[in-house]
Amino acid sequence: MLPTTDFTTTQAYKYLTDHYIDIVSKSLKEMFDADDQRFNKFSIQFEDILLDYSKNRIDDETIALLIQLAKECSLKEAIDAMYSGEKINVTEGRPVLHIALRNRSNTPIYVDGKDVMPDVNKVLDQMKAFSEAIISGEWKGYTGKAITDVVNIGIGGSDLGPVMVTEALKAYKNHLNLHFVSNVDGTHIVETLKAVDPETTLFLVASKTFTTQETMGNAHSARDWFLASGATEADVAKHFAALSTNAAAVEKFGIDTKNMFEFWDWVGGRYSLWSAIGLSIALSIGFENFADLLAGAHATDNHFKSAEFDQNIPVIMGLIGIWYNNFFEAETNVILPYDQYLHRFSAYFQQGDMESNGKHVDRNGKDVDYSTGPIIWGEPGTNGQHAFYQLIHQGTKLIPADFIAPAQSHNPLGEHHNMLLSNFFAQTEALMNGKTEEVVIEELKAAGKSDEEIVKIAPFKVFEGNRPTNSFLIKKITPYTLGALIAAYEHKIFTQGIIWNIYSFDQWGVELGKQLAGKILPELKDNAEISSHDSSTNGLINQYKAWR
Ligand SMILES: O=P(O)(O)OC[C@H]1O[C@@H](O)[C@H](O)[C@@H](O)[C@@H]1O
Repeated sequence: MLPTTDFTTTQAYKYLTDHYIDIVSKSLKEMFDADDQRFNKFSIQFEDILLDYSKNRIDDETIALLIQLAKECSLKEAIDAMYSGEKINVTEGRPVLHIALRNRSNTPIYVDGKDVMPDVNKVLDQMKAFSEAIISGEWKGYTGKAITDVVNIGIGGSDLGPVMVTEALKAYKNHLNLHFVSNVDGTHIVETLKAVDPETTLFLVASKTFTTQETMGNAHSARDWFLASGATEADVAKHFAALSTNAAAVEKFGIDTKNMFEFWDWVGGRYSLWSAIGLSIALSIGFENFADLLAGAHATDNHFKSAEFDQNIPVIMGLIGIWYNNFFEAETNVILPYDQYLHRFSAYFQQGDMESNGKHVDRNGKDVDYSTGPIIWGEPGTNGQHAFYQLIHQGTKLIPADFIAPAQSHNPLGEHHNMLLSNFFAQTEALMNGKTEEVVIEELKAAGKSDEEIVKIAPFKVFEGNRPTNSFLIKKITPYTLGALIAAYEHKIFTQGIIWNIYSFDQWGVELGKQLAGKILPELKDNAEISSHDSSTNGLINQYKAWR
């Protein structure tokens, strides 16, 4: 059972409310000037990941009170409940066990009295054998040629994780060309199919439920295209595999269940890249690297479970996020990877975080009267610097930012990596310190500006600073460190969900739109005028019919 404490009724929350008044008037610069141990105190190194959280608007008391908050909200008990296979996804009646998928130490994890590890390992073995046969060319297509291209057809969690990880680990990629089709817009599948040859293409139909409209639509179109090339129904087995929990639906679609890679309802869609949904990752970088990704995540799982809260990266990330979300009333959290390979990292955690914690009903079934999950956004630096950083530096909103960078580049080209990292370091420093009016005036004087010009221009050049950042410095982005980093973000989401007293592992909020689309689709079949909706929806549908 998960606790159901309203965190705003805790002692720690009351203390934090008073403490906030004290902290809000302090500047980060002052706090650094006053304490030369700040970096040592507020940074955690876990294996090859360093989290520096010292550039946050916190002091010793803040951290102590946030940890007290976590304790009063029984975070430790909640972690234990997840790891022991309790059905903590209450509204769907399921355990939450993505940790079992990467449980490389193989300690038993029981669901309804049955250890899930033998089944997990069986599917991993199946993925290993299959990926090795495809990569080596031993597996042949229907005309006897080896596979050259893999098309993953999936959406949401059955797309974003594999896309993000295959991009992040491109340096480890083999000769196979990976393609991802997610959007039901015909453009996505049509443009993808233009680039591949039916004789040498493997389609992975990735869907936990195997009922998702977009994925099924795209999978049927892919199969039609494949059959139109002269292949027969019997050839489908050589070119289509299914990654799913729903064997009956896979069979009905016509995919041989021998080519089905199973996972289980205790794996949430947005936590599924570690499951059979990761087959495209294993194909792209080889099974051993996929296993390293799992091992990295497993290391973080152990860290999250056993490290003291003040040394626990996901716990600290979660608590600092709550500090800004609920006391500073920050609405968003930007994720800024200084690594081109991580260019889909923020997009991945938009689903991971917002689908998990975008909830307004608490675990007692009551509306909350506090803010829950933040809006997650971001792009790789330094691109963001030339686009939206203006608002982060000088806008009216407080935007807590996560900076992520590798110390070693996979592409050490001249001064590129130093240039990249100089921006990473400079931005967090600039956001913290800002630039005072006195410095601006001095600079303008030195540039030979007249007093009149200085008065006119100076206010626009001032930076308030005091803008908080976390910095993740990672030795190198490898399958192992990436796995560890992703798992840290996953457990941050868990930590926050527990404290906000919400259920993080369901996603009922995505259903209404699907339901209504199902009602509207038949209305679009002919050109009859529609009057069954509100005037806006009727007007749009009727204009669509007039124009199409
Ligand atoms: O893997 P499936 O069943 O096709 O689902 C894909 C996505 O479908 C969405 O509707 C869900 O909100 C996501 O959580 C999920 O990842």
